[in-house]
Amino acid sequence: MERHLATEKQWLRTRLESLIDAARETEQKLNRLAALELRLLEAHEFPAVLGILLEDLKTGFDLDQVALVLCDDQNDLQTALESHSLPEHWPLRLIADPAPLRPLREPTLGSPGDDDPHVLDFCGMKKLSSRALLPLRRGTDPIGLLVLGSCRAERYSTDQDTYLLKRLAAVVSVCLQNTLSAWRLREIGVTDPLTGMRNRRFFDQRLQDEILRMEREGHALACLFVDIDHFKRVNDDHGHATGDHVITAVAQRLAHHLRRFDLLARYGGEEFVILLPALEPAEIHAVAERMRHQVEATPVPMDQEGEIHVTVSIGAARLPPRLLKGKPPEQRARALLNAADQALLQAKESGRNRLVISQEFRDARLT
Ligand SMILES: Nc1nc2c(ncn2[C@@H]2O[C@H](COP(=O)(O)OP(=O)(O)OP(=O)(O)O)[C@@H](O)[C@H]2O)c(=O)[nH]1
Repeated sequence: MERHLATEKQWLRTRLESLIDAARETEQKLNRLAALELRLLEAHEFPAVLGILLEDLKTGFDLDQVALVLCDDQNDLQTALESHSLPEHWPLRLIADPAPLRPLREPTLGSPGDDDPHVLDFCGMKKLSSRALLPLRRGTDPIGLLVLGSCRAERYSTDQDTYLLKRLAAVVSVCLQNTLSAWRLREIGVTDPLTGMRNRRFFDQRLQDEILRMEREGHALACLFVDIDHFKRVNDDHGHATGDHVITAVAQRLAHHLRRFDLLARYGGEEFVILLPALEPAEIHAVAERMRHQVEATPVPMDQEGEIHVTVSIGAARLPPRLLKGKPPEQRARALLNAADQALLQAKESGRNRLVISQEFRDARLT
Protein backbone atom coordinates (compact mmCIF):
# COMPACT_ATOMS: atom_id res chain seq x y z
CA MET A 1 0.00 0.00 0.00
CA GLU A 2 2.74 2.40 1.09
CA ARG A 3 4.69 1.55 -2.03
CA HIS A 4 1.68 2.20 -4.21
CA LEU A 5 1.19 5.65 -2.65
CA ALA A 6 4.84 6.54 -3.19
CA THR A 7 4.60 5.61 -6.91
CA GLU A 8 1.46 7.67 -7.30
CA LYS A 9 3.09 10.63 -5.55
CA GLN A 10 6.06 10.37 -7.87
CA TRP A 11 3.78 10.21 -10.89
CA LEU A 12 1.88 13.31 -9.71
CA ARG A 13 5.13 15.18 -9.08
CA THR A 14 6.40 14.40 -12.60
CA ARG A 15 3.06 15.40 -14.08
CA LEU A 16 3.04 18.66 -12.13
CA GLU A 17 6.61 19.46 -13.21
CA SER A 18 5.76 18.88 -16.85
CA LEU A 19 2.68 21.12 -16.53
CA ILE A 20 4.79 23.82 -14.89
CA ASP A 21 7.34 23.50 -17.73
CA ALA A 22 4.59 23.83 -20.32
CA ALA A 23 3.15 26.87 -18.52
CA ARG A 24 6.61 28.45 -18.35
CA GLU A 25 7.13 27.84 -22.04
CA THR A 26 3.76 29.38 -22.87
CA GLU A 27 4.55 32.36 -20.67
CA GLN A 28 7.90 32.88 -22.42
CA LYS A 29 6.19 32.64 -25.80
CA LEU A 30 3.58 35.17 -24.69
CA ASN A 31 6.29 37.54 -23.48
CA ARG A 32 8.20 37.23 -26.76
CA LEU A 33 5.02 37.83 -28.71
CA ALA A 34 4.10 40.85 -26.58
CA ALA A 35 7.63 42.26 -27.07
CA LEU A 36 7.39 41.74 -30.82
CA GLU A 37 3.96 43.41 -30.95
CA LEU A 38 5.29 46.34 -28.97
CA ARG A 39 8.19 46.76 -31.41
CA LEU A 40 5.73 46.61 -34.30
CA LEU A 41 3.60 49.33 -32.74
CA GLU A 42 6.67 51.51 -32.25
CA ALA A 43 7.97 51.06 -35.81
CA HIS A 44 6.97 53.89 -38.12
CA GLU A 45 8.51 53.04 -41.47
CA PHE A 46 8.11 50.09 -43.81
CA PRO A 47 11.69 48.74 -43.52
CA ALA A 48 11.29 48.43 -39.74
CA VAL A 49 7.77 46.97 -39.80
CA LEU A 50 8.53 44.49 -42.58
CA GLY A 51 11.88 43.55 -41.04
CA ILE A 52 10.14 42.64 -37.76
CA LEU A 53 7.57 40.54 -39.62
CA LEU A 54 9.72 38.84 -42.24
CA GLU A 55 12.92 38.34 -40.25
CA ASP A 56 12.47 38.72 -36.49
CA LEU A 57 9.20 36.82 -36.35
CA LYS A 58 10.78 33.96 -38.29
CA THR A 59 13.92 33.63 -36.16
CA GLY A 60 12.30 34.58 -32.82
CA PHE A 61 9.54 31.96 -33.15
CA ASP A 62 11.58 29.26 -34.86
CA LEU A 63 9.57 29.28 -38.08
CA ASP A 64 10.72 27.99 -41.46
CA GLN A 65 8.81 30.53 -43.49
CA VAL A 66 7.16 33.88 -42.92
CA ALA A 67 5.68 35.50 -46.00
CA LEU A 68 3.43 38.46 -46.61
CA VAL A 69 0.89 39.34 -49.28
CA LEU A 70 -0.30 42.94 -49.31
CA CYS A 71 -3.15 44.51 -51.28
CA ASP A 72 -2.12 47.58 -53.25
CA ASP A 73 -5.62 48.54 -54.39
CA GLN A 74 -4.85 52.28 -54.31
CA ASN A 75 -1.71 51.82 -56.36
CA ASP A 76 0.69 53.62 -54.06
CA LEU A 77 2.02 50.89 -51.79
CA GLN A 78 4.49 49.83 -54.47
CA THR A 79 5.81 53.40 -54.70
CA ALA A 80 6.05 53.53 -50.91
CA LEU A 81 8.07 50.30 -50.78
CA GLU A 82 10.27 51.23 -53.73
CA SER A 83 11.25 54.44 -51.98
CA HIS A 84 13.02 52.31 -49.34
CA SER A 85 15.00 49.81 -51.48
CA LEU A 86 14.02 46.78 -49.37
CA PRO A 87 16.01 43.50 -49.46
CA GLU A 88 15.07 41.63 -52.61
CA HIS A 89 14.96 38.22 -50.90
CA TRP A 90 12.06 39.19 -48.60
CA PRO A 91 9.05 36.96 -49.39
CA LEU A 92 6.66 39.80 -50.06
CA ARG A 93 4.06 40.06 -52.80
CA LEU A 94 1.79 42.95 -53.72
CA ILE A 95 -1.54 42.26 -55.38
CA ALA A 96 -3.79 44.88 -56.97
CA ASP A 97 -7.03 42.95 -56.53
CA PRO A 98 -7.89 41.75 -52.99
CA ALA A 99 -10.50 39.25 -54.29
CA PRO A 100 -8.39 36.08 -53.69
CA LEU A 101 -8.11 37.01 -50.00
CA ARG A 102 -11.81 37.70 -49.43
CA PRO A 103 -12.84 34.12 -48.50
CA LEU A 104 -10.29 34.04 -45.64
CA ARG A 105 -11.95 35.56 -42.60
CA GLU A 106 -10.30 33.68 -39.72
CA PRO A 107 -6.80 32.26 -39.13
CA THR A 108 -6.52 28.95 -40.99
CA LEU A 109 -4.22 26.30 -39.50
CA GLY A 110 -3.04 22.89 -40.72
CA SER A 111 -1.11 21.45 -43.62
CA PRO A 112 -0.95 23.47 -46.85
CA GLY A 113 -3.80 22.51 -49.15
CA ASP A 114 -5.08 23.02 -52.65
CA ASP A 115 -7.55 25.56 -51.24
CA ASP A 116 -4.76 27.94 -50.23
CA PRO A 117 -5.00 31.19 -52.22
CA HIS A 118 -3.01 30.89 -55.45
CA VAL A 119 -1.28 34.20 -54.65
CA LEU A 120 0.86 32.18 -52.22
CA ASP A 121 2.63 30.35 -55.07
CA PHE A 122 5.68 32.55 -54.59
CA CYS A 123 6.58 31.51 -51.05
CA GLY A 124 7.30 27.77 -51.27
CA MET A 125 4.15 26.53 -49.50
CA LYS A 126 4.65 23.00 -50.86
CA LYS A 127 7.80 22.53 -48.78
CA LEU A 128 5.95 23.25 -45.53
CA SER A 129 4.30 20.60 -43.34
CA SER A 130 2.02 23.04 -41.56
CA ARG A 131 1.12 26.69 -41.88
CA ALA A 132 -1.03 29.38 -40.33
CA LEU A 133 -2.71 31.81 -42.74
CA LEU A 134 -3.54 35.02 -40.92
CA PRO A 135 -5.94 37.34 -42.78
CA LEU A 136 -5.07 41.02 -42.32
CA ARG A 137 -8.11 43.26 -42.47
CA ARG A 138 -9.34 46.82 -42.24
CA GLY A 139 -12.81 46.28 -40.79
CA THR A 140 -14.15 43.60 -43.10
CA ASP A 141 -11.94 44.52 -46.09
CA PRO A 142 -8.87 42.36 -46.71
CA ILE A 143 -5.59 44.28 -46.73
CA GLY A 144 -3.23 41.32 -46.83
CA LEU A 145 -2.26 37.88 -45.62
CA LEU A 146 0.51 36.84 -43.24
CA VAL A 147 1.80 33.28 -43.65
CA LEU A 148 3.62 31.48 -40.84
CA GLY A 149 5.06 28.19 -42.04
CA SER A 150 6.82 25.26 -40.39
CA CYS A 151 8.42 22.01 -41.52
CA ARG A 152 6.89 20.34 -38.45
CA ALA A 153 3.35 19.06 -38.98
CA GLU A 154 2.40 19.51 -35.29
CA ARG A 155 3.34 23.21 -35.24
CA TYR A 156 0.00 24.39 -36.64
CA SER A 157 -2.81 21.85 -36.31
CA THR A 158 -6.48 22.41 -37.01
CA ASP A 159 -7.52 21.86 -33.38
CA GLN A 160 -5.20 24.56 -32.01
CA ASP A 161 -6.51 27.65 -30.26
CA THR A 162 -6.15 30.74 -32.51
CA TYR A 163 -6.57 33.49 -29.93
CA LEU A 164 -2.91 34.63 -30.04
CA LEU A 165 -2.71 34.41 -33.82
CA LYS A 166 -5.87 36.53 -34.14
CA ARG A 167 -4.33 39.10 -31.83
CA LEU A 168 -1.09 39.13 -33.85
CA ALA A 169 -3.05 39.57 -37.10
CA ALA A 170 -4.97 42.51 -35.60
CA VAL A 171 -1.76 44.23 -34.44
CA VAL A 172 -0.02 43.64 -37.80
CA SER A 173 -3.07 45.01 -39.67
CA VAL A 174 -3.10 48.20 -37.59
CA CYS A 175 0.67 48.69 -37.94
CA LEU A 176 0.65 48.26 -41.70
CA GLN A 177 -2.24 50.69 -42.10
CA ASN A 178 -0.62 53.26 -39.81
CA THR A 179 2.69 52.97 -41.66
CA LEU A 180 0.98 53.50 -45.02
CA SER A 181 -1.09 56.43 -43.69
CA ALA A 182 2.04 58.08 -42.27
CA TRP A 183 3.82 57.59 -45.60
CA ARG A 184 0.86 59.11 -47.48
CA LEU A 185 0.84 62.12 -45.16
CA ARG A 186 4.57 62.66 -45.64
CA GLU A 187 4.09 62.39 -49.41
CA ILE A 188 1.35 65.04 -49.39
CA GLY A 189 3.72 67.33 -47.48
CA VAL A 190 6.47 67.05 -50.10
CA THR A 191 4.45 66.80 -53.33
CA ASP A 192 3.25 69.66 -55.52
CA PRO A 193 -0.51 69.06 -55.92
CA LEU A 194 -0.68 70.54 -59.45
CA THR A 195 2.12 68.67 -61.20
CA GLY A 196 2.59 65.68 -58.87
CA MET A 197 6.32 66.53 -58.77
CA ARG A 198 8.27 67.21 -55.59
CA ASN A 199 7.76 70.61 -53.98
CA ARG A 200 10.24 73.17 -52.74
CA ARG A 201 10.26 71.79 -49.19
CA PHE A 202 11.40 68.40 -50.44
CA PHE A 203 13.98 70.03 -52.69
CA ASP A 204 15.50 72.03 -49.82
CA GLN A 205 15.90 68.89 -47.69
CA ARG A 206 17.32 66.88 -50.56
CA LEU A 207 19.77 69.61 -51.55
CA GLN A 208 21.40 69.42 -48.11
CA ASP A 209 21.55 65.61 -48.35
CA GLU A 210 23.09 65.76 -51.81
CA ILE A 211 25.75 68.26 -50.68
CA LEU A 212 26.73 65.89 -47.86
CA ARG A 213 26.70 62.94 -50.24
CA MET A 214 28.91 64.77 -52.74
CA GLU A 215 31.38 65.42 -49.91
CA ARG A 216 31.42 61.70 -49.03
CA GLU A 217 31.54 60.34 -52.54
CA GLY A 218 33.61 63.07 -54.15
CA HIS A 219 31.38 63.82 -57.13
CA ALA A 220 30.03 67.10 -58.48
CA LEU A 221 26.47 68.39 -58.10
CA ALA A 222 24.63 70.40 -60.74
CA CYS A 223 21.55 72.54 -60.30
CA LEU A 224 19.25 73.79 -63.07
CA PHE A 225 16.61 76.50 -62.76
CA VAL A 226 14.00 76.21 -65.51
CA ASP A 227 11.42 78.95 -66.07
CA ILE A 228 8.62 79.03 -68.65
CA ASP A 229 9.01 82.08 -70.90
CA HIS A 230 6.32 84.77 -71.06
CA PHE A 231 4.02 82.57 -69.05
CA LYS A 232 1.84 85.51 -68.05
CA ARG A 233 0.67 85.64 -71.67
CA VAL A 234 -0.52 82.03 -71.51
CA ASN A 235 -2.69 82.89 -68.51
CA ASP A 236 -3.87 86.14 -70.06
CA ASP A 237 -4.71 84.61 -73.46
CA HIS A 238 -6.10 81.22 -72.41
CA GLY A 239 -7.07 81.47 -68.74
CA HIS A 240 -5.61 80.17 -65.52
CA ALA A 241 -6.81 76.56 -65.94
CA THR A 242 -5.01 76.30 -69.28
CA GLY A 243 -1.96 77.85 -67.63
CA ASP A 244 -2.08 75.08 -65.00
CA HIS A 245 -2.29 72.48 -67.74
CA VAL A 246 0.78 73.95 -69.46
CA ILE A 247 2.80 73.98 -66.22
CA THR A 248 2.01 70.28 -65.72
CA ALA A 249 2.87 69.39 -69.32
CA VAL A 250 6.21 71.20 -69.12
CA ALA A 251 7.02 69.38 -65.87
CA GLN A 252 6.40 66.05 -67.60
CA ARG A 253 8.60 66.99 -70.54
CA LEU A 254 11.44 67.93 -68.18
CA ALA A 255 11.03 64.79 -66.06
CA HIS A 256 11.35 62.65 -69.16
CA HIS A 257 15.10 63.37 -69.28
CA LEU A 258 15.97 62.52 -65.68
CA ARG A 259 17.73 59.50 -64.22
CA ARG A 260 16.19 57.63 -61.27
CA PHE A 261 18.24 59.51 -58.69
CA ASP A 262 17.95 63.00 -60.24
CA LEU A 263 15.41 65.34 -58.71
CA LEU A 264 12.89 67.66 -60.34
CA ALA A 265 10.87 69.96 -58.09
CA ARG A 266 8.43 72.75 -58.71
CA TYR A 267 10.15 75.71 -57.10
CA GLY A 268 7.15 78.03 -57.38
CA GLY A 269 4.76 79.40 -60.04
CA GLU A 270 6.14 78.47 -63.47
CA GLU A 271 9.65 77.76 -62.24
CA PHE A 272 11.28 74.35 -61.73
CA VAL A 273 14.54 73.30 -60.15
CA ILE A 274 16.54 70.19 -61.00
CA LEU A 275 19.42 68.45 -59.20
CA LEU A 276 21.79 66.33 -61.27
CA PRO A 277 24.48 64.57 -59.23
CA ALA A 278 27.75 63.22 -60.62
CA LEU A 279 27.66 64.58 -64.17
CA GLU A 280 30.53 66.01 -66.19
CA PRO A 281 30.12 69.56 -67.55
CA ALA A 282 29.48 68.36 -71.10
CA GLU A 283 26.78 65.95 -69.90
CA ILE A 284 25.02 68.72 -67.98
CA HIS A 285 25.07 70.88 -71.06
CA ALA A 286 23.66 68.04 -73.17
CA VAL A 287 20.81 67.12 -70.82
CA ALA A 288 19.77 70.75 -70.25
CA GLU A 289 19.79 71.41 -74.00
CA ARG A 290 17.67 68.32 -74.60
CA MET A 291 15.11 69.59 -72.08
CA ARG A 292 15.03 73.07 -73.58
CA HIS A 293 14.70 71.68 -77.09
CA GLN A 294 11.94 69.22 -76.21
CA VAL A 295 9.76 71.92 -74.64
CA GLU A 296 10.27 74.11 -77.69
CA ALA A 297 9.60 71.29 -80.16
CA THR A 298 6.59 69.70 -78.42
CA PRO A 299 3.61 72.04 -78.15
CA VAL A 300 1.10 71.32 -75.39
CA PRO A 301 -2.12 69.85 -76.84
CA MET A 302 -5.29 71.43 -75.49
CA ASP A 303 -8.69 69.78 -75.15
CA GLN A 304 -10.58 72.23 -77.29
CA GLU A 305 -8.34 74.96 -78.63
CA GLY A 306 -5.52 73.27 -80.57
CA GLU A 307 -2.10 73.49 -78.97
CA ILE A 308 0.07 75.98 -77.14
CA HIS A 309 3.71 76.64 -77.94
CA VAL A 310 5.94 77.56 -75.01
CA THR A 311 9.67 77.75 -74.45
CA VAL A 312 11.84 77.64 -71.33
CA SER A 313 14.94 79.47 -70.18
CA ILE A 314 17.46 77.46 -68.19
CA GLY A 315 20.20 78.58 -65.80
CA ALA A 316 22.68 75.88 -64.79
CA ALA A 317 25.53 75.68 -62.28
CA ARG A 318 27.81 72.87 -61.22
CA LEU A 319 29.49 72.68 -57.86
CA PRO A 320 32.69 70.67 -58.30
CA PRO A 321 33.57 68.41 -55.35
CA ARG A 322 36.56 70.49 -54.27
CA LEU A 323 34.91 73.91 -54.49
CA LEU A 324 34.00 75.32 -51.03
CA LYS A 325 35.07 72.00 -49.47
CA GLY A 326 34.86 72.15 -45.70
CA LYS A 327 32.32 75.00 -45.76
CA PRO A 328 28.94 74.34 -44.07
CA PRO A 329 26.47 72.49 -46.36
CA GLU A 330 24.03 75.44 -46.22
CA GLN A 331 26.72 77.76 -47.59
CA ARG A 332 27.59 75.38 -50.42
CA ALA A 333 23.88 74.90 -51.20
CA ARG A 334 23.32 78.65 -51.29
CA ALA A 335 26.31 79.18 -53.57
CA LEU A 336 25.03 76.57 -56.01
CA LEU A 337 21.47 77.97 -56.05
CA ASN A 338 22.66 81.56 -56.45
CA ALA A 339 24.91 80.63 -59.35
CA ALA A 340 22.08 78.78 -61.15
CA ASP A 341 19.63 81.61 -60.41
CA GLN A 342 22.02 84.23 -61.82
CA ALA A 343 22.50 82.09 -64.92
CA LEU A 344 18.70 81.93 -65.37
CA LEU A 345 18.51 85.71 -65.13
CA GLN A 346 21.11 85.99 -67.88
CA ALA A 347 19.19 83.50 -70.03
CA LYS A 348 16.06 85.65 -69.66
CA GLU A 349 17.92 88.91 -70.30
CA SER A 350 19.70 87.59 -73.35
CA GLY A 351 16.49 86.69 -75.18
CA ARG A 352 14.86 83.61 -73.46
CA ASN A 353 14.52 80.07 -74.85
CA ARG A 354 18.17 79.44 -74.08
CA LEU A 355 20.57 77.74 -71.69
CA VAL A 356 23.17 79.73 -69.75
CA ILE A 357 25.81 77.99 -67.69
CA SER A 358 27.22 79.92 -64.75
CA GLN A 359 30.80 81.09 -64.39
CA GLU A 360 31.41 78.58 -61.59
CA PHE A 361 30.56 75.86 -64.06
CA ARG A 362 33.11 77.16 -66.57
CA ASP A 363 35.78 77.39 -63.85
CA ALA A 364 34.96 73.83 -62.81
CA ARG A 365 35.74 72.68 -66.31
CA LEU A 366 39.39 73.56 -65.59
CA THR A 367 39.62 71.56 -62.34
N1 LIG B 1 -1.86 79.14 -64.25
C1 LIG B 1 -0.97 79.40 -63.30
N2 LIG B 1 -0.25 80.54 -63.36
C2 LIG B 1 0.65 80.79 -62.40
C3 LIG B 1 0.86 79.87 -61.34
N3 LIG B 1 1.83 80.38 -60.54
C4 LIG B 1 2.22 81.56 -61.09
N4 LIG B 1 1.51 81.81 -62.22
C5 LIG B 1 1.59 82.95 -63.11
O1 LIG B 1 2.82 82.93 -63.81
C6 LIG B 1 3.07 84.26 -64.30
C7 LIG B 1 4.53 84.56 -64.17
O2 LIG B 1 4.73 85.77 -64.75
P1 LIG B 1 6.10 86.55 -64.72
O3 LIG B 1 6.84 86.23 -63.46
O4 LIG B 1 5.79 88.00 -64.99
O5 LIG B 1 6.95 85.95 -65.83
P2 LIG B 1 6.65 85.55 -67.35
O6 LIG B 1 5.39 86.16 -67.87
O7 LIG B 1 6.72 84.07 -67.40
O8 LIG B 1 7.85 86.19 -68.07
P3 LIG B 1 9.35 85.74 -68.03
O9 LIG B 1 9.54 84.79 -66.90
O10 LIG B 1 10.10 87.02 -67.80
O11 LIG B 1 9.64 85.14 -69.35
C8 LIG B 1 2.18 85.20 -63.48
O12 LIG B 1 1.17 85.67 -64.31
C9 LIG B 1 1.58 84.28 -62.42
O13 LIG B 1 0.25 84.66 -62.09
C10 LIG B 1 0.06 78.69 -61.29
O14 LIG B 1 0.17 77.84 -60.41
N5 LIG B 1 -0.84 78.51 -62.29
